[in-house]
Amino acid sequence: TQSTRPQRLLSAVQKNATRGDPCSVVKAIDQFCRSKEWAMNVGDEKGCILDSVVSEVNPTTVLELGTYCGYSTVRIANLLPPHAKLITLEFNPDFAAIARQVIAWSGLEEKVQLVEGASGDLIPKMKEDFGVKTFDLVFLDHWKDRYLPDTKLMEACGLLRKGSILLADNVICPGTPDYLEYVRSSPRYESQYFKSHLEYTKVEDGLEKSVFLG
Ligand SMILES: O=C(NCCc1nnc(-c2ccc3[nH]cnc3c2)[nH]1)c1cc(-c2ccc(F)cc2)cc(O)c1O
Ligand SMILES: [Mg+2]
Repeated sequence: TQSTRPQRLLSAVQKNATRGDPCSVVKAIDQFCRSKEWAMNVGDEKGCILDSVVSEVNPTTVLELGTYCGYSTVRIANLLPPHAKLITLEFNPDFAAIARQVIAWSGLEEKVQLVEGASGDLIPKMKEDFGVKTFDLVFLDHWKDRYLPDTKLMEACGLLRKGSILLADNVICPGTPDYLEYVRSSPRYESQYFKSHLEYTKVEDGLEKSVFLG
């Protein structure tokens, strides 16, 4: 049977990256996506912006929406202080299975909890089932039409506190117009656009960083 792109990406990690070395896992995926097959990881260019935001926030509790193969999961987890936790939600079981192996290869499984399921179902369970109070940082990188409803859901569930940071991928390509309009016009958010490019291409894309004001 034919392999899938996530399976080929995992093979490239297992072949080219050193077990327990997160940076080599990130490099191996970027090299695979630049030289062999494009894949929808946040990538190296936007990844540097992600790294700088994570380092600045220095979060204790992070939520990632949309794990895919675990590329941004590894980038974020690699920068977390000891005892910090990253919860990442993935809807697609095939993506989740690959991501678990990529995260394990990087040696960061202690810092990461990958949960399979729909964000709309899981977000309301964060407090009770996952012992979360509020999130210091949320990285939105899942279905683009879920960014806005899930942000409103996080507000409603009391998962955001004054100063919580939302960082959203793909606000230009594929685009999240309703989400952008919301965080840029709402008095409850202070937003900033980081212009970049769609991973591994010259197409414009960017990250939107929004501070929840409470
Ligand atoms: O669709 C994307 N990302 C989403 C995958 C995903 N992976 N997991 C989910 C999920 C969806 C519900 C969920 N509910 C709970 N977890 C969930 C996870 N969605 C995506 C697409 C592109 C892209 C750009 C240009 C093109 F020509 C084609 C494609 C670029 C990107 O950077 C992306 O992130
Ligand atoms: Mg993305």
